[in-house]
Amino acid sequence: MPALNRDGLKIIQLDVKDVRFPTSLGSHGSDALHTDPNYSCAYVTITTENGKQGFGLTFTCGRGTEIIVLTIRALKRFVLGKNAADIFTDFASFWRAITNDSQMRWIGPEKGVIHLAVAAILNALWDLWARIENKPLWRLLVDMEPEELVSTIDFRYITDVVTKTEAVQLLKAKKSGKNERVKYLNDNGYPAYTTQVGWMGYSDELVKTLCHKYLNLGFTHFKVKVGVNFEDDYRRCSAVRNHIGNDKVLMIDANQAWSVNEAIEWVKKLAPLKPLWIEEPTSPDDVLGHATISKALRPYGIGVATGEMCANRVMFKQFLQSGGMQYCQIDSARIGSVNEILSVYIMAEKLKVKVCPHAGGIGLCEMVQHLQFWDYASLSGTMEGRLIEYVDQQHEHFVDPCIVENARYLAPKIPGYSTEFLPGTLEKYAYPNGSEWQRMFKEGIFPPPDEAELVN
Ligand SMILES: C[C@H](O)[C@@H](O)CC(=O)C(=O)O
Ligand SMILES: [Mg+2]
Repeated sequence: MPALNRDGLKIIQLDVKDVRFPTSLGSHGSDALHTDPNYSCAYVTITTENGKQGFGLTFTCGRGTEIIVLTIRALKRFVLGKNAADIFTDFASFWRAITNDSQMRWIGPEKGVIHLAVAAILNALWDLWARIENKPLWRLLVDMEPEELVSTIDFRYITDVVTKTEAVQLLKAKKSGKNERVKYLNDNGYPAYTTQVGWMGYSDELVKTLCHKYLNLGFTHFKVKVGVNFEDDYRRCSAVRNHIGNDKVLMIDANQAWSVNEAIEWVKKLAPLKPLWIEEPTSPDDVLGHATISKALRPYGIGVATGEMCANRVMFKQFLQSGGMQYCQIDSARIGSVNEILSVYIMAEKLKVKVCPHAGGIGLCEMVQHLQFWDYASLSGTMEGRLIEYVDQQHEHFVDPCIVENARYLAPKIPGYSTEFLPGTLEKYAYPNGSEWQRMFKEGIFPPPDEAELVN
């Protein structure tokens, strides 16, 4: 791609907002451990001197968003006054700088709150870059030369698995056929699965209604939450299996509910219902535990999926190398944005692990579609055994929402990373002063926040 003109691209403002939706009222998004999530995010807007803007977010479950907002404010100094063109020209060095401040790295490094904060800022920068280039993010990535794409990645800690040179070779190997794959994506989109039928707090009646709704919408893959009580799980999963039939695919997600041996025993007893994968059976940090579970469940034809809470590329490296994950669930808002996620895709490609992105959260469907589209066009070149999660919530709040038709994500067409909220959404759902939150406090639907939460 031709070099960016630096004129007007000095970053003069970075705003951050705490935005929350009252999803816990309907148990939407609930699972074994996150029993009452209010789908929320820290929402960043970056503005340049010439008025260009980039929007980025990181997903949260409600309380705690204010801590990420504070952390983003503490990281502003890495962005303000910089020229965006300089950042994009040597993105890997900028990434290293923002993730490795000599004092702040002590509160990470590259994990937890500080990495979520970094993700929101970097997501806004990628959105800005794609808007400046007037392309949807996936096309920005697809149109980059392999060397250029790889120049955005910090390879520190992963060169024992993949070097920069190998990454370039992997991308070059898929150059032929790329235009045809882009056309295929534009014409046919990318397959999706639904999690919307099986949130933990949903009644049996609602699960039945939703199974039929999503079957009618053309879905063939359905994910159900498990992990609180075995008898309930067996009953709910059997019901879903009956509703969807034996020709459709069932996945189950425990959201870290079990210890390793408990996971093995529990899932073996669900094996007659033929789940394709068990997702997050145990602690997201227990690499060898996941490998043990994978080995024990292999004879039952059940794979292990994980990644939505995988802290960074180093943890992914361990999971990918150890046989701890058969389905790699990159998340667009937990690790260090596109830069770090590309490195995970590249390691997964080299180690032959399928990537099926996680999207249960606000804005995640909007973002991960771009990444998986790029992967098909430029890296893996295949959709076999791969799907993008689809969670049917809060899309109406985005300027450029993802569109899923006949169980396929349609190719995003509008410039950017699809991360911009509508102005009315911020007016209503900014926390705690948005008009909807003020109404809900007044009506006693939620208690107002206590002192500690009022950092905004
Ligand atoms: C709290 C979130 O809704 C989580 O349950 C999402 C998830 O695990 C998934 O989509 O997978
Ligand atoms: Mg999950």
